[in-house]
Amino acid sequence: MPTAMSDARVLEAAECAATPTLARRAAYPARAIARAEAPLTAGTDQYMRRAARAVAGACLAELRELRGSVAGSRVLVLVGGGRNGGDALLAGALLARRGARVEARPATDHPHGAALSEARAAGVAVADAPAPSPVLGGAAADLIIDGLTGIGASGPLRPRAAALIAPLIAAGAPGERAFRVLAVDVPSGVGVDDGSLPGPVLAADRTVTFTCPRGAHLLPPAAPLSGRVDVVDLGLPVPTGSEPLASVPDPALLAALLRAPGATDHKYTRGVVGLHAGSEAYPGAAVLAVSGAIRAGVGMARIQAPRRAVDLVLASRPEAVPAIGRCQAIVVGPGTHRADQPRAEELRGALRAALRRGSGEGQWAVIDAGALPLLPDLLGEGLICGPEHVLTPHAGEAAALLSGLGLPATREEVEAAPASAARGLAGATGATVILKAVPALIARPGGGPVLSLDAGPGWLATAGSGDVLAGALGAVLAAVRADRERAEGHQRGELSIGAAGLLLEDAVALAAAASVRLHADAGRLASGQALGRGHEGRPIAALDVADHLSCARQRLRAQALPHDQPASLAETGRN
Ligand SMILES: NC(=O)C1=CN([C@@H]2O[C@H](COP(=O)(O)OP(=O)(O)OC[C@H]3O[C@@H](n4cnc5c(N)ncnc54)[C@H](O)[C@@H]3O)[C@@H](O)[C@H]2O)[C@@H](O)CC1
Ligand SMILES: [K+]
Repeated sequence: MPTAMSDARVLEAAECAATPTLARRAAYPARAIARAEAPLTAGTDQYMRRAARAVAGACLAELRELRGSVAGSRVLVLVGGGRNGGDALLAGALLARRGARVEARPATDHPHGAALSEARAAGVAVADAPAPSPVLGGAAADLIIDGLTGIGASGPLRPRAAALIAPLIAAGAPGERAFRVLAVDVPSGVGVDDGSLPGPVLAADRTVTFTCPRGAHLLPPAAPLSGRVDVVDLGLPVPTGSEPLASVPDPALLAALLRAPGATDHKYTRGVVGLHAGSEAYPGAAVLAVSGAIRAGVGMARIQAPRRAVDLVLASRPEAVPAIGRCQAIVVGPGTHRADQPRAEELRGALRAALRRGSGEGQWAVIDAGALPLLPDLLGEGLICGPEHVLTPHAGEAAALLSGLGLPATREEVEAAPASAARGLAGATGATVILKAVPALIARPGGGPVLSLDAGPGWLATAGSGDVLAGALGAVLAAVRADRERAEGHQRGELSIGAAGLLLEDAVALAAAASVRLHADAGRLASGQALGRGHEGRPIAALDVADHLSCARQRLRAQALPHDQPASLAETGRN
């Protein structure tokens, strides 16, 4: 017979139901995570036990994949002084009970007491002296569990912990070494919030984290050291009252932005892009950027370039129109160098026409390569960037641009703190910034979480790959702008197409994210890496990437939800 709940229980149940306990795509600050957990975790180790079960489950999967079985496998647990070490010890205990031979190496004289006792009781051997070798009793370890530090740590690893990982780091990168590494929460020693690398870090094959990602999982340079990241729901609340540091856009949102043309569409409603790309010295870049735009799905690509470059474009892309006229977005700069004065003057003219002179929206534009160094002088003339202008620097270009804007930075400094550089550049210029890093970062001029996007396979590091990205980005921007134009022509609320209902800043940032995603996926498809784990793929040329953009787009579209409309960027943190 159903019993009536007390008012307090009803309230509590309603509150629990309303509080999300998993946010797979948004990284919150460690302090906010700890603050949100504290009321539930104080005085109980039940959440540590849940964490340990998740860690052990991932270890079992890794061991089965590596050796075919768990019994008899050799596991080394690196143990720090906090609950991160507690998670690792309890996971070690669970593995020992499944027949693994487990040894723990504490980096502290005071590991978590209860977890240590339980591990010992389960048969985990605890080595007291630091023994800096991945060798267990003469045989190599199959799996290392890195439980040295988690969200409670700061600064570089202390000497005893650093000594434990030094020989493991020397054994090589993931995939090259004989053992696998599973990091608990984060690879120990990373800057948990900012993704920095203040000292040595043991790169993980896989990381098990809780409730939500941490900045270190999404931000370079630390992000690639996490390997595959599992975000586990422990029943602890997602932080509220604190903005995420970074987020990964939901593929369904990106897919919804790339609507398929309807029967009444024509090339202007699909989007027209004008490319100021290529030069006497680099004519091929024009071909790559135009091919990127066409294969990404633009209605028409116009090209402005020296005769030699235009001839090359028309030889391979006869559909390109060799004149700049009406277009919804332009791409300025691929395959150009500022030292080429006549070409730089042409680009300056295009940028002057695109940048804002007052508060109104400017011409949507990708500002790439040789156009980037022209920006400080143009801004000095009183021209203004808005979110509709997308800068696409790599670290060196970002450093030069920041320095040109009176914010001195070196390439090394940008590489050490790319998220801060991307935010700084967006803030200083007023433009949207795609910083080419691994992962790629997108910063919006109004601030908010940095978007983090997989940059694709290493094979994409090939000449001309950036020109293809610039072209694809121009195509997506043109399509999004065309959708907005079309919606503006209808009564408010009557028509909701693609990105029409989004804030300008969100629409451009999502278009940038969709382009990076298409480029990465095209690289994966072209290189054969799309076949999955274990397929290292094959070398590719930039034109191969352009050729695979349409297939990448088709695959991304397949992820769109039925009748999906892109929501605001605030939605990107949801599951
Ligand atoms: N709050 C909870 O109940 C839960 C916490 N969880 C785990 O607990 C972790 C957080 O635990 P803690 O707050 O105890 O913190 P950590 O275990 O992350 O780190 C604190 C410990 O590391 C040491 N330390 C700090 N900086 C260091 C450095 N640079 N080099 C070496 N050692 C350093 C400190 O002396 C202390 O012993 C999470 O990362 C997660 O793994 C999970 O068990 C889930 C539940
Ligand atoms: K760790």
